[in-house]
This record gives sequence, C-alpha cells and structure tokens, in this order.
Amino acid sequence: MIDISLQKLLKSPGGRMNLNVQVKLEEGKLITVYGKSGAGKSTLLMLLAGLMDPEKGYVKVGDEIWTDTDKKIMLPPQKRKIGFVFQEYALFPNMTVRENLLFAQAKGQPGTIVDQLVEIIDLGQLQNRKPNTLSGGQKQRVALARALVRKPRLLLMDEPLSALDHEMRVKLQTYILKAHREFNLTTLLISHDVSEIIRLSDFMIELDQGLIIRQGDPVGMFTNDRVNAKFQFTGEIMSMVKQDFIVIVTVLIGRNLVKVIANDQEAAVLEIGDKVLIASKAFNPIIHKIS
Ligand SMILES: Nc1ncnc2c1ncn2[C@@H]1O[C@H](COP(=O)(O)OP(=O)(O)OP(=O)(O)O)[C@@H](O)[C@H]1O
Repeated sequence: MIDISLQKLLKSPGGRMNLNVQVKLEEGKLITVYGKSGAGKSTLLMLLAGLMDPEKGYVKVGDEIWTDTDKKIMLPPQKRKIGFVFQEYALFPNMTVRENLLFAQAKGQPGTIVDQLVEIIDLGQLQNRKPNTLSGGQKQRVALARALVRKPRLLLMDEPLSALDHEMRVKLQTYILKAHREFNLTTLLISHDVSEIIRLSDFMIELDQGLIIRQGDPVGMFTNDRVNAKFQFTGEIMSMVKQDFIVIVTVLIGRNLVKVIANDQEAAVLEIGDKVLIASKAFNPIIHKIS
C-alpha cells in the first residue's frame, strides 16, 4: 500500500491554491492522475518523487517512510525507489542509447538489467544510436527503459505520450503495460487522453484545484451508469455548429471524427474540449470490414 497525505500551498494564476491529497494506492496497479490544467497533477508527482517538499504530510510506501514532516523525514529523490518519465525525453545527446542506460545504473549494479530492458523494450536495433537520430517515440522508449534501470518500486510518468502521434502513442502504451507487468511496478501516469486512461489504468484519481474530486475504476468514471446502451464510445468535442434548432457536435473518437446531433438543451452543457460519451441503443450499428 502507498499511503499518501500531502499538503502544499501553490501559487495559481487565480491566487493561492492548497494542494491537499489524501489517498491510499494499492501496489502493483497502474493508476492514472487526471484533471484540468493547473489542478496539481505534476506537483503531486514531484512531491512523491521528493523533488518538492510538502508543507505537511507523509508518503509511506509499504513499510518505508519516504516523507514525514512530523518526523522531519524527507528522503532525497535518489534514495526513493522511483523512476520518472517526463514529456521531454531528457536523454544525454552525446551518449548512445546503451550508454544512456548504463549511465543510469547504480554503482555495482550488474549490467544484465540493461540487456533485459533492451530485450523487453525492443531497443536492440537502436542500442548504438545517438538520441538525435531517433524519432520521438523511439526516444521515449529509451526514456522509459532508463527510468527502469534501477528497478524502481514506483514509476512516475508525467504525460509521457502527449508529444507523440496517435500510432506512436498506441505502441508506447503497449511498452508501458509490458514494463509495468514485467517489473511488477506501481505506476502513476498523468494523462488527459480518455482512451489511453481506459486502456492502461486499473484505477484513476481526478484532481481539481488541488483536491481529489473523484476516484475509482476508469471505465465507470467515464461512462454514465444511467446510459444502458448497445454500444458506446468516449471521445472529445472538436467543434459545435448551430443550425436552426439543432447543434452539430463533432467528436474525435480515437482517430475518427463523428458528427452527432444535439438539441439545444443537450448542447447547453457542452463545450469544445469536453470529454463525452457517445452511445446508441435505438438502432443496430452497421459493420463494414475495412481491412
Ligand atoms: N513550486 C511551486 N510553488 C508554488 N506554486 C507552484 C509551484 N509549482 C507549480 N505551482 C502552481 O501550482 C499549480 C498546479 O500546477 P501543476 O503543474 O501541478 O498542475 P497540472 O495539473 O500538472 O497542470 P498541467 O496539466 O497544465 O501540467 C499551478 O497553478 C502552478 O502555477
């Protein structure tokens, strides 16, 4: 169990904001942190990593205490068993992929971990290349491998896939899942992408203004219990165009744009960028083979 109780006073554009997070996370799970920009997601990860000090609180990982302000315990990041992957790859440009991984090893750690990671994350062909010769997705695979070199107990990922195109994201998601399972990690992933959250995570917490406003099973959180539909998808509103008495809402579902007609009442609560559920039960969907 990872027992978290953290308070930190933040300066938001709207004034002061008190991050106040109390949560117990089951180890071995992949947990997503979801929420609007400025909700405090990155700050939470930094506090867990020991890259930022809380005003008050604790982080207990099993029987280890990483932070406890009452006992004046604040383990430095290198003493916490964490791996961190950011949106930016932060690889050493003058080192090859293999050298980047070897450099991340602890003193005296056997080199076999690097070979194991090269195997799991399919870096064999890329080992001797320098980062500037790699695509964004390849660099992020190296960054993921590097974060795992010291066999962390907790893997923290701050929007690791947001700079990648859809195809690359899906590939990387598979590697994240593989690594998460292979190394029996507890993974905390910040993501805004509903399909990614549903595909990857066992548990989700939603932050707003520094507080957890919802937590639970991601499918349940993005679908609506009141909808009893034959099929349903989640997507994001791209545009809304009013025509006479209706509004045509264009929703991005995966890589496809779908137009849905909404009445004025339904449209009144919708905005571009909202995550929505599209469901149908009144007609039979048509299936066409495309490949
Ligand atoms: N060291 C700090 N001291 C005070 N305030 C901070 C500090 N770091 C960040 N903040 C503020 O805390 C708020 C939350 O920032 P944070 O980066 O955690 O949000 P976020 O949910 O990760 O947002 P995004 O999705 O845009 O990355 C912001 O308003 C930010 O300006």
